[in-house]
Amino acid sequence: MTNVSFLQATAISKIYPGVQTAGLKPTDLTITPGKITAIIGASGSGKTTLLHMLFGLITPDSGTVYFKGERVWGPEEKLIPGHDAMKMVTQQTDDMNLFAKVYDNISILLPNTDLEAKRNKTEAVLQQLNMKRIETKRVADLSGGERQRVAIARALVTQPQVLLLDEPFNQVDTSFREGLQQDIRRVVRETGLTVIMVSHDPAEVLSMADELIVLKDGEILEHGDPKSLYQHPENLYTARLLTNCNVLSNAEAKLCGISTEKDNIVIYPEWASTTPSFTENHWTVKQILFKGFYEELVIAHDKLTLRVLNAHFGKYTEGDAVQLKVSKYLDY
Ligand SMILES: Nc1ncnc2c1ncn2[C@@H]1O[C@H](COP(=O)(O)OP(=O)(O)OP(=O)(O)O)[C@@H](O)[C@H]1O
Repeated sequence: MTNVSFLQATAISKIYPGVQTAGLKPTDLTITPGKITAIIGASGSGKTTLLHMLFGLITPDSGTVYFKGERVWGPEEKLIPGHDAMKMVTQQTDDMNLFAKVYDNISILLPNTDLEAKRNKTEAVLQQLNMKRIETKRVADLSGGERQRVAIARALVTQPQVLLLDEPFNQVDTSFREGLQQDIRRVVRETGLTVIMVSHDPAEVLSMADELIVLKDGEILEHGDPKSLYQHPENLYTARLLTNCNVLSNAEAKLCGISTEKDNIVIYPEWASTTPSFTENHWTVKQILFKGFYEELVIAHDKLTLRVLNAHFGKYTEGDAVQLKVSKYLDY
């Protein structure tokens, strides 16, 4: 018996009319079922194009998308675009009835043929996403974050096998965002749902995703688990996407006591530390940025500026002289 992949793309590509560069160059991809895969990349790198092709919202110019061995139809071939086993949630809240209750906005998507099943499924999704508290509220009276929760509940109530999220948390404030992310992770663990998400937020993809796909100029540059990609990105581009890192030229690296044959080195703020300095040749603390449970120091030496993590609050004041110690760096 042959092994049929869950969701697979073979050599899919897209060139938009009137555009010189490809929206997506020929790309092969296999999505792991029951996991969260995040697609990251700079603006215009092809994230939405890839997501829409996997869903069947865009027909690839070449190549094919298969869901469980069957071709995913494009919009020209299907009355209602998008694969039936998949649901997509975007930044814009979908076509909910603002003046109906949350409960009714969710249950309306289920058929009336079995009212008990309809009730049970609606209740289940309300529980899963911690929405019992707001089930009787009108959507018009909800906050933006709560509305996004309803949009996700509406997507999940029909029990899709794949949930596609296109930057769904962008308009949602941090506290709501984290709660929603945790709830989606729990649903994935408990139900085996597969999630494919597009995000600009490194903190979000690192904490939510099981797999990361890094897109650059319409091509997959790297694909792996978040920890490995964060610790050992093969490309400078990936390091820059995942963290607000220090990028130094070869000559600047020498100022940090690092010599390399490569053009650039990357030092993450947490790979550098400081101690008070009593020597002539020192760095100077230019700024202390309070980040909540840690501080980031901006230190300077000649014309070079570095951001360095500092876990000891109040250790320095601006203008202090410090020695720099770099425990790890990457070179490219
Ligand atoms: N309908 C369209 N017509 C013409 N060009 C398009 C169209 N949609 C996307 N593109 C182009 O294709 C490329 C990839 O776009 P896409 O929206 O997939 O990127 P993205 O990574 O999702 O970007 P962003 O993060 O800004 O949303 C970009 O150069 C974009 O300008």
